[in-house]
Amino acid sequence: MSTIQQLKNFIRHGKQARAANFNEEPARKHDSAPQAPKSPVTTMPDSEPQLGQAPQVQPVNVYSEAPGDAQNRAAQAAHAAAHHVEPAQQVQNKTATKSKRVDESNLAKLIAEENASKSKFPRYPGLERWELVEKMGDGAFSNVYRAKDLQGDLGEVAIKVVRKYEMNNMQRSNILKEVQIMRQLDHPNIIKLVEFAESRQYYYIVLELAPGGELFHQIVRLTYFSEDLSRHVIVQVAKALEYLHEEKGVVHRDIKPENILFNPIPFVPSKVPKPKQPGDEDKVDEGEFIAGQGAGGIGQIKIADFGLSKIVWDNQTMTPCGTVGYTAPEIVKDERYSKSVDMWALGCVLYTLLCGFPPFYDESIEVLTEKVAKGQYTFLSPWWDEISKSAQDLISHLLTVDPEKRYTIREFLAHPWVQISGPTPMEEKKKPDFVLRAFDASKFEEAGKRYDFRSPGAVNLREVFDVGYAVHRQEEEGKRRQQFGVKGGQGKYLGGLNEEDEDEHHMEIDGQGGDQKPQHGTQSLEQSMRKTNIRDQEQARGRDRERANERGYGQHSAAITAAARQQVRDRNRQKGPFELNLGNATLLGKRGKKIPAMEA
Ligand SMILES: Nc1ncnc2c1ncn2[C@@H]1O[C@H](COP(=O)(O)OP(=O)(O)OP(=O)(O)O)[C@@H](O)[C@H]1O
Repeated sequence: MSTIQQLKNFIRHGKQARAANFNEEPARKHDSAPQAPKSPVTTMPDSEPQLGQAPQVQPVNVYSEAPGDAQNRAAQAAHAAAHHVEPAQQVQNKTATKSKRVDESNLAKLIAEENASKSKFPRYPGLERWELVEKMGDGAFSNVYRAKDLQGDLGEVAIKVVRKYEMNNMQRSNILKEVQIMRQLDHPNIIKLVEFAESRQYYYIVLELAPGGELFHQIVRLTYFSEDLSRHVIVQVAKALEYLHEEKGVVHRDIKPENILFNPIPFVPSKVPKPKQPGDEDKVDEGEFIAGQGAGGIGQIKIADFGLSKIVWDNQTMTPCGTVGYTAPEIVKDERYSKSVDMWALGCVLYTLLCGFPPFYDESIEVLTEKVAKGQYTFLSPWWDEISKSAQDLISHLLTVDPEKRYTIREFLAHPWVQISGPTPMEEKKKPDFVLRAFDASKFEEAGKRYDFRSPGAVNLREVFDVGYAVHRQEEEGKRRQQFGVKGGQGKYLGGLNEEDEDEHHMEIDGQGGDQKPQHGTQSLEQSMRKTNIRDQEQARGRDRERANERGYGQHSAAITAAARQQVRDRNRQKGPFELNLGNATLLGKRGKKIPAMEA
């Protein structure tokens, strides 16, 4: 059996096993997002969180009150586990008799599932207004829940619960900056901030809900998108960037498929399914594209996660942020560099949507770093053969190494490929009628099995984006510093919200408040990669600093590589056993036998 086949089998096996674990999860609803009111900030009274409590062992007589109830079964199970007693022996009713036949391993599985699905949400002080319904995602210091408003008419929201107590001062202040930036934003393609509150141990960021979740999963599901669907998605991301760049003076700096969320729409099956391309065996039908609405169940796009974003100019005074009374050419250039990082990311996302694998990939992070830095990518045959030259032309203007030559958001939006609208109303008329199915969660969850967010291949795509973008951001900042002749720190003229982000003097290490000397090379990379273990990175940073000093300013790719490698290691460790790095097995494997990285 070939290595790729072995990997595929492994992934398939792993996916099945993990999908089975999700079968007991409550089905996701796909309601429309609530209207976000003005964003008050609330500080909750100090009270201890009830996190980490052992599940309560219920008295036996509680069980008979609601036989069959999931929580009750969980309680029975917890009781049984605590007392080494088979719960069926304790309960003299039909359910109990039935459960005698359940073998122990099944019971244990049931317990775990029930506990996971019902008792997993801690009661957070200050969040009483909301009923946590489902965990939708997580970050290094946070969990994101879908929640229902129990007291008002806000409907469903997403609540990001950030564990303050795990964060140092710099990380806390970055969260506050994120909220501060989000508070100023109001655009249909950007997740709105509904409310911000905090207790002693947590920040609560209440957000407009994007019920479809991450675009990332849809790439995994659909393998790649048609040009129409890709355009539908990328233009909305671009509209959000246009608003950020042109109206708000904000750069996002973390545009990637996992930060692009969406509202679902009804799936319209293809009347005439497209013939499968080589390597498309697993491709799911994306359905009919409806202009202005979308396809494949993907409707309105919403960008999220402003954790790395920053303000590059003040939209009140229309001046670069933090400067008073002058706007030197290099400041203008700096602003352009910052925005150009988002444009690079836009190119990476568009490339990935159209073909199903990222433009830059290599199993070796050293080589990946170099490919990103040099802009080495190709439109690989046969995967790109059917994709229009116009789309390729647009991508090549985005994946341009020189940020001054790279397309701006305006140039992007004026490109002919973007200007093409979907099928004209005339063409729409010619199509035979098709049945509009109501949105069906199973389309996204494949007959009740939710797509595994942590499949090795999926993680691999995340890593490629993370490493690629971070490397690129670092390169941009290197160029910027070279341009300004700045030797230490960066962006000192950027004030206000960006101060701490850019200020490397007060980096708290390991929660002990140790000060760091200003460093360049890896530091902004590390800051931009938030999911890092600062203590672990210290060693790498020390080595990187030495190397960077030896080689001189601007030649810091080894330092970037070491930090990027460390970041991937940390990330794998944090995400647990499912996040194995198995190379490009899933996403690239899905597109055929050859691996692009080996050909590029
Ligand atoms: N408004 C939302 N609607 C639906 N899902 C959301 C929303 N916000 C976040 N999520 C889910 O939670 C995940 C994590 O959210 P987010 O990226 O904002 O958190 P984070 O702590 O900043 O994560 P990271 O450390 O990866 O940046 C998202 O990728 C998404 O799956």
